[in-house]
Amino acid sequence: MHQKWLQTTEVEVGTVNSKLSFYIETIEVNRLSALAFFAAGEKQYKGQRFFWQNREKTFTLVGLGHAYVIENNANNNRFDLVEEEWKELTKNIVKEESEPQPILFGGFTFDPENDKKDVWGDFPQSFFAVATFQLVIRNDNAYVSIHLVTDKEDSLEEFEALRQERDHLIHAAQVREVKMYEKPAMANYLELYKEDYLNSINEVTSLIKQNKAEKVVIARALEMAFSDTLTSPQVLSHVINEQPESYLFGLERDDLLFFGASPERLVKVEDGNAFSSCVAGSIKRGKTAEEDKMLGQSLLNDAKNLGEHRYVVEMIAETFAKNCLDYKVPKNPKLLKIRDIQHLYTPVEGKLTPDATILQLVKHLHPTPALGGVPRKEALAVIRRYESMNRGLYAAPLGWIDAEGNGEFAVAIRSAAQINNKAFLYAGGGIVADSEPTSEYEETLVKFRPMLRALGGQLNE
Ligand SMILES: C=C(O[C@@H]1C=C(C(=O)O)C=C[C@H]1O)C(=O)O
Ligand SMILES: [Mg+2]
Repeated sequence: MHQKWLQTTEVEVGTVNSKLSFYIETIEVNRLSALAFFAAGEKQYKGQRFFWQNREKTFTLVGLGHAYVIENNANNNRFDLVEEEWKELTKNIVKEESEPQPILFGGFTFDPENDKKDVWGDFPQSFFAVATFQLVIRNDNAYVSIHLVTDKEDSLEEFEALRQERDHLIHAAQVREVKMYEKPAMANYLELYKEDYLNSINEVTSLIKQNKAEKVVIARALEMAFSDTLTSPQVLSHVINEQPESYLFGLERDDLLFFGASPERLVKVEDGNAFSSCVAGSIKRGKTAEEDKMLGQSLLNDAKNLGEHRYVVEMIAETFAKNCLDYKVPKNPKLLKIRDIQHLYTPVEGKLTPDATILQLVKHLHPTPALGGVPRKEALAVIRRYESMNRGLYAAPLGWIDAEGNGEFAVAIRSAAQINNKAFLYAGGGIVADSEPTSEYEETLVKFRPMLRALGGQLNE
């Protein structure tokens, strides 16, 4: 264990309205398994943990316990409120060279105007936390930070207790055998509102033909039941092992675990540069290399899928045009191949204007036509009317920001919400004028596969 530092900053946080001190101490540790660190918090911090890994596997983040929570149920200004509170909380933090910063992790729900409870209960429309114990693995270095946000004058004793707790957690994560978790034992699964879903595709295509909207993404849910209660490390272990080419995430709040493996970046900001990705248009993987290539080629030339894709590129490019000094969009999509599916993919990048921030980009980008539709407002109204569920965090922005303005949000698809011995899996697809119910239905079956497999289920296809 190497460097140590302790920092006190006095801040006044708007909603709390009291003077808070933010104490931080970061140490470098020998490399450890991020999942083992997550699992070390099973007793004490269950319900207050998160896990995140980027697609490139160059950045892994684990949080145990809540040092500070930023949440709200606002609608239009929820992004601004989170941004303001985070700025206030971190405004006096002094950056230490090469050390990880305190990170705020969480997500914004897909649609604050959907009032169905479903599995989401009272889940807030914005839910973010700074962890009490934050593990960051960047390239080959691992750091553990303690965060304490308090209004108490004298916190030395409390901080000392946290140091001991940190050392226990690190020890547990380092000495524990790398555990092989069993696959959950699925008792049953149910395709929820399957008929309603199939009908809705017909209804939505006819709305589109009447020019009420151009594209609308319609999703559905699958309910799985298990004979035993699942644990978050168990679920995450299978997601991590089986989907290495995606963003991997897990977010606990009380009894709920929201998790998944998404191929889709909403936005990343690094040193004033912004990156987004247009991912829309899908086809399955082939059984052989030849078939796979053939399917990929037909996707690249398919008018319906190119149509679905083009709406996304146009909208993301427009948003970059407004927020960037300059930006680049390739002319034609490429293929993004992941384990179960191939997509049309167009990366977008740009140099942000001085006043553009990652949360402002999230606010303007969400939902892109990859998960909402065109025009946005009409599409959201159609989704609210035809989907028999609340998406919660499915298809929503999930990710992190630091105090320097850097961060990354994925679009939380290929995801599921688990509570006790039930899990709800989500999948959808972009509906355009020439969509057909059966092929859209089949596309959702392919999109369910990653989480279904991680949870020990199999579809009878
Ligand atoms: C809606 C989902 O995925 C989105 C829809 C796609 C499509 O319709 O082709 C492709 C990728 C995603 O933008 C999902 O995975 O649930
Ligand atoms: Mg599609």
